[in-house]
Amino acid sequence: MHGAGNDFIVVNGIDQDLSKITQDQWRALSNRQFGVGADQILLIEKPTRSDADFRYRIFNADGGEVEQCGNGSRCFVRYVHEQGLSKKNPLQVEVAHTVISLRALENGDVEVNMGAPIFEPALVPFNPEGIASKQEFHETLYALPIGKNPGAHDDWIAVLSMGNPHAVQIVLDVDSAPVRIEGPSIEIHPAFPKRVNAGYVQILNRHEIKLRVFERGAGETLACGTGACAAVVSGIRRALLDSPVKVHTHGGDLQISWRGIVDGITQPVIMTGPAATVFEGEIELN
Ligand SMILES: N[C@H](CCC[C@H](N)C(=O)O)C(=O)O
Repeated sequence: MHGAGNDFIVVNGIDQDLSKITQDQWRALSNRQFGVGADQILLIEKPTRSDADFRYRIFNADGGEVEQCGNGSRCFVRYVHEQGLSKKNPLQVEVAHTVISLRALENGDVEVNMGAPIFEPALVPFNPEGIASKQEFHETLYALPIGKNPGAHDDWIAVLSMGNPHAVQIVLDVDSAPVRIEGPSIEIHPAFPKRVNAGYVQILNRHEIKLRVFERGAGETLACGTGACAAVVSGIRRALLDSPVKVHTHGGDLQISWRGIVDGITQPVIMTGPAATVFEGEIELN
């Protein structure tokens, strides 16, 4: 399946026990030459909490399990409905740190309540010690020492979590930004103990951006749902964007809405976008 070109292997862990699959086997399945090929693998399981219909586990192409996947969540609800695992709409789905709500829309898109962004560095996690920072409106920006970023609007990076960690920077031209050269250095920067997804944003107007993301554990993908959420939230906090925002990615467009912080409560991010099934099959894992 794919959500705006971010592609997934979606596996049914309800009717079969896949809990014994190793990190190496997930990585092998994700390999585009020797396996099936995917940016991430989405594992559907029975929920462990009473307020969820299913549990949703995510493995990056490098085999590592992660906390959240935006584009994958839209494919999740499509798969559940297509496979007849549930007719419920919306679905409540348990991910690492919370429950998210997924709704299949009449027009074929899927709307996801991605939960509230997390800004506390320790919860991202991010260690700002020894890193220069400055305040820009409601956003704290960090001068992450990763060498000069040519063509940068500025070298300052915002850090936040959508359940998974994101480092978001604004550039003048996203197509010429050093995503594949600099992205790997950001991904493994020691200030991010669990590594990080590196987002590059070009502001087109107050309701429209272009985005590229060098994803943790997968490299540059054609789209990143949580990256789109993080980019819009940071742009609104920097007073550069107004909700809703259309996010243009190489794989397609996503619509992101966020009402900010209301009465001291950080509001959830709402993401709307496509989800497509490409093919289905069976594979014997050795
Ligand atoms: N690479 C991400 C997981 C997948 C996120 C992305 N595919 C999305 O649509 O949100 C991470 O390690 O946090």
